[in-house]
Amino acid sequence: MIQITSLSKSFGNQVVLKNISATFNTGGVYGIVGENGAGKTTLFNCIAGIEAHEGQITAHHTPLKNHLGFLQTEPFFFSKITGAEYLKLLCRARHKPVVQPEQKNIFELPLNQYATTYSTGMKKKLALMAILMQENDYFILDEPFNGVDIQSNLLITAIIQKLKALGKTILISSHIFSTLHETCDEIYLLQNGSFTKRVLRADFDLLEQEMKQVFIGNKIEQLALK
Ligand SMILES: Nc1ncnc2c1ncn2[C@@H]1O[C@H](COP(=O)(O)OP(=O)(O)OP(=O)(O)O)[C@@H](O)[C@H]1O
Repeated sequence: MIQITSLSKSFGNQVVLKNISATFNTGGVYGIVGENGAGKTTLFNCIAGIEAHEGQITAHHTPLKNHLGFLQTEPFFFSKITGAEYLKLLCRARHKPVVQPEQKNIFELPLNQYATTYSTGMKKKLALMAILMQENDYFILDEPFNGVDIQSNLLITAIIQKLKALGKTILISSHIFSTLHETCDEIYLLQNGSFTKRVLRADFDLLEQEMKQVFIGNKIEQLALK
């Protein structure tokens, strides 16, 4: 369980998160949606302890950062480290047993190559593998479906469903509604620095309809395509 209480974050004069409170339960999968620049990554960085902030973030397992697997939008890799070395390094950092990465290479990555030479999608899959091998209790997946191929999208969806069954707490941001539909128990809408909507699974279709009305509206007519 992750509990957020009165979380606020500003960059200079720009207030990005305003007094956010939420509870993310054990075994729950939570989608965070919002337009570009709404503050999703900032929220995740605060939870991961990367950004200083006002308010409190507590978790059942402490310190949270030692039990959290954070898949960032653009994972960073040191140069001259192969995929296999990266996976071993991250397992050792958490004092987890280092199994042979090749045995778990479900994304069929070239583990003997330097991670910096990987494509964008391959980097994302390697970073995901690492946080899975760490056996974390909490997962933050910032746009996990972006930039990866269809096969991997199917696999990532199945991985999230398995993590949920194992009782992990998972936060996901995505701009692709269908992927959230398949994986999430609840969706939070982040707007103007606050959660303006919390929608349960039974109402996802309604949310999609509402969002279409608000965001598409009469913009296609306005475009006057010919
Ligand atoms: N380090 C920073 N310094 C200054 N401003 C920042 C910093 N990080 C984020 N911001 C600003 O905070 C706002 C929220 O950014 P954030 O990356 O959290 O949005 P997001 O919802 O993740 O967007 P996207 O969907 O495009 O990934 C933006 O206006 C961004 O410019």
